[in-house]
Amino acid sequence: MAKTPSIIYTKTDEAPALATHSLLPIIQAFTKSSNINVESRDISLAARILANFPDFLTDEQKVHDALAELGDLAKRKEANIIKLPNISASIPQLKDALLELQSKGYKLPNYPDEPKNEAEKSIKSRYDKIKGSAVNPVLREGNSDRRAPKAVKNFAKRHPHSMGKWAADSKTHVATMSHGDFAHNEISITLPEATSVNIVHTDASGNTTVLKENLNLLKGEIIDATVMSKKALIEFLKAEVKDAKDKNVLFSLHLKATMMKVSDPIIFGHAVRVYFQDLFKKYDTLFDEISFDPNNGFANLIDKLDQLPSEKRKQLEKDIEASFENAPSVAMVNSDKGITNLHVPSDVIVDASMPAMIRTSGKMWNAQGKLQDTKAVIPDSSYAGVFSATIDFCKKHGAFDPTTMGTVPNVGLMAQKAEEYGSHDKTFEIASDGKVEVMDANGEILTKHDVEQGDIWRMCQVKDAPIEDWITLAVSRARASKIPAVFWLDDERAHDVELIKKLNIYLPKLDTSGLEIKILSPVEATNYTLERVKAGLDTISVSGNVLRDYLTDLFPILELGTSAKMLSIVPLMNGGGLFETGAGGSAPKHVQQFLEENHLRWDSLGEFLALAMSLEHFGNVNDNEKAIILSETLDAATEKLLLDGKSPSRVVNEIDNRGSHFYLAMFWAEALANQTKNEALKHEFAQVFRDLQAHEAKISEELIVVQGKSLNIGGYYEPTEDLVSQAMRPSDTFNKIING
Ligand SMILES: NC(=O)C1=CN([C@@H]2O[C@H](COP(=O)(O)OP(=O)(O)OC[C@H]3O[C@@H](n4cnc5c(N)ncnc54)[C@H](OP(=O)(O)O)[C@@H]3O)[C@@H](O)[C@H]2O)C=CC1
Ligand SMILES: O=C(O)CCC(=O)C(=O)O
Ligand SMILES: [Mg+2]
Repeated sequence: MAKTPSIIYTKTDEAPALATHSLLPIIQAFTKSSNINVESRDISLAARILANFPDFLTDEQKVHDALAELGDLAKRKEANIIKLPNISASIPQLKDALLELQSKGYKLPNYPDEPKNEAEKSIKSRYDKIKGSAVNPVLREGNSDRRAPKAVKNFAKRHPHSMGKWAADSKTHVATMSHGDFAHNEISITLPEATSVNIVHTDASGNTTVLKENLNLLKGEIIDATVMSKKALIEFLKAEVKDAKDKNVLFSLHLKATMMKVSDPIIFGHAVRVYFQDLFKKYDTLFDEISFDPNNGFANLIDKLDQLPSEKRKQLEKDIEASFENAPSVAMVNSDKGITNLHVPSDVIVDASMPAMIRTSGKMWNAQGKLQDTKAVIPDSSYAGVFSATIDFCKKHGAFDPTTMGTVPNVGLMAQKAEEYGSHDKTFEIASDGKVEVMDANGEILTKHDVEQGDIWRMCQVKDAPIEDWITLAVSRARASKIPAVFWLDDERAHDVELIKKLNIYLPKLDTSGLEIKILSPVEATNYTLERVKAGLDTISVSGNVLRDYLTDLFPILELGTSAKMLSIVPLMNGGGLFETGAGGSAPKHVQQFLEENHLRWDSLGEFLALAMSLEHFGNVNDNEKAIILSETLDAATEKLLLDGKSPSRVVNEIDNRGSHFYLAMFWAEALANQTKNEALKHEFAQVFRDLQAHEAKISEELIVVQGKSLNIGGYYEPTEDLVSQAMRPSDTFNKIING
């Protein structure tokens, strides 16, 4: 257990985990003399798998369940956690990780796709808890405050990233459902009293199945129930595939199969079936025999080709080619390797994929490695209009200009598994025609939906206390930043109507004098905000959980080029602090480049910003003056790093992640040496600064010469600690100063 007082720095996956091997030793060295205990906890995908299967491991192999520990800590006031992005694993990623761990001697069971007995069912359900977005919802015991710090925004205005031009006649557009989807079938209620509910399916002959039992709900909690019709979805997908072909645009699909880990892989599977409809017609039985599961993507079929006798395989490969010919061109994830948008459900994730496309003139990559206009398919229409309106805006006004555009901070309703992002344990693929009802303890029916076999039914919750906290946070951000705040709520959507009622209760209790606060539907809010953005004006978006996710990639990617540069604070409802680093993901592409040419282009700016906030919080809570000074000087160092152009370059043989950490350390030491509030820190770091400065050229050289060669770190999901550490700390000169 953590000794208090501590800051917990999470060890995660992929690029951020690599960066941690270089940055954490620096952080620990800088905080050591200030009575700050910076400890790490391993919540990587590999560690989470191992922690959940102790019964399959030897005593030496067992690992502590750090996520459970941190989940518990997040509910206590002493929490001070720095959370780096982690893998939210799709099934293919989970299986890959398993394979790697098994090859390293961990006797873990395979993932049972179709469990045949109780034991396999239990194993599957244990893996399913690790799958998808399984970390963030556990730690997020607070709402979300994400924004671009002033220094970062000003820097972006002076040094704009590239921005693709937009043509008025671009054929790019969003396609979304007009009926039968989650948005159109939503029923929402606020509970007048605490209760416990069952979710019950009744088939056409009156047989009932309890899908979920004894779900306890609090007074004032909002619940939504809704359903996506399989028939309507397939009909929609067929029409859009055809339309993409007719219009000669790429077919691209944008989902959130990680967070929405039950519903979205199913929707993804339907898209794979429809896109490759010729193949499915011809090979239906064979696909069953080889257990090809389209919900895991088209790559699942490619992986299984080896199992086939060579004649059959050849024929199938030919038919696959023909199938691509007949279908519209599909957007590519990697055109060199032939990986399409439909290969793996977690390769294209809507929050980042749509903004990246909008930044690139509304185009995606085609099979020839060229940019092409695209049909962006976002089946559920709840939030698709936001992207659609943004695209229309770009067609009309051209691309945004990062040198002049305003900024859009976000206050997001997120705490305690709010809304859709907490729905996966209440999401079901319906077994047979009938109805699904939510029934309370008295047998009263709260919601009822007629359903058909294959429909996706789901229920969401959001508790009253997080809603009040969110409204309060929005008002305090509006006041602190003197920026108008817009609640992105639609008075024609069932769930939002209930939220607006709450807003009408809680907002009048707060001091809003002099503040500009509006309620607009997501599409109106988009248009309103974009007009202001274009005019250089700032606007806070106050949104639910899904839009929090979407908007905190959309605006940062347009404004700053990446969401890695965002400050992402989660003030925990019980007084602690969770400091997320950036608003983006774990950038698997960066690891690939690192392994090929020993250059890590991951930018740790998000980590620097989060650490400064964490130190400030630590200082205030523990009455530790040095922590506050460390925080202030770190911010100064970060700003200098930006201005001096010491951020990682994207190309080999130039400064990378490690070099940027060196400069951060040097500028941090310099700022500490120059401050006058604390003599001891001044004295200590004056020496460190002198040492670093004296060896600047040598250290930079040592960090560059290693680049350009491929390297092996002993694994992807569980690389060898020593190998990564050596790779990420290749400068003896720098290490000696830091270790000293
Ligand atoms: N908070 C969390 O834990 C989150 C986790 N994820 C997980 O991350 C993985 C990848 O998700 P994906 O949607 O591709 O999003 P990413 O944000 O990882 O990647 C999108 C692109 O953003 C750029 N980028 C992101 N972070 C940085 C950084 N620190 N420095 C420089 N560039 C950066 C890179 O662009 P370029 O290479 O063009 O420079 C990158 O290829 C998935 O497993 C997903 O589940 C995703 C979002 C949040
Ligand atoms: O937890 C995840 O899977 C992704 C989180 C995310 O995208 C975000 O919070 O912005
Ligand atoms: Mg996101």
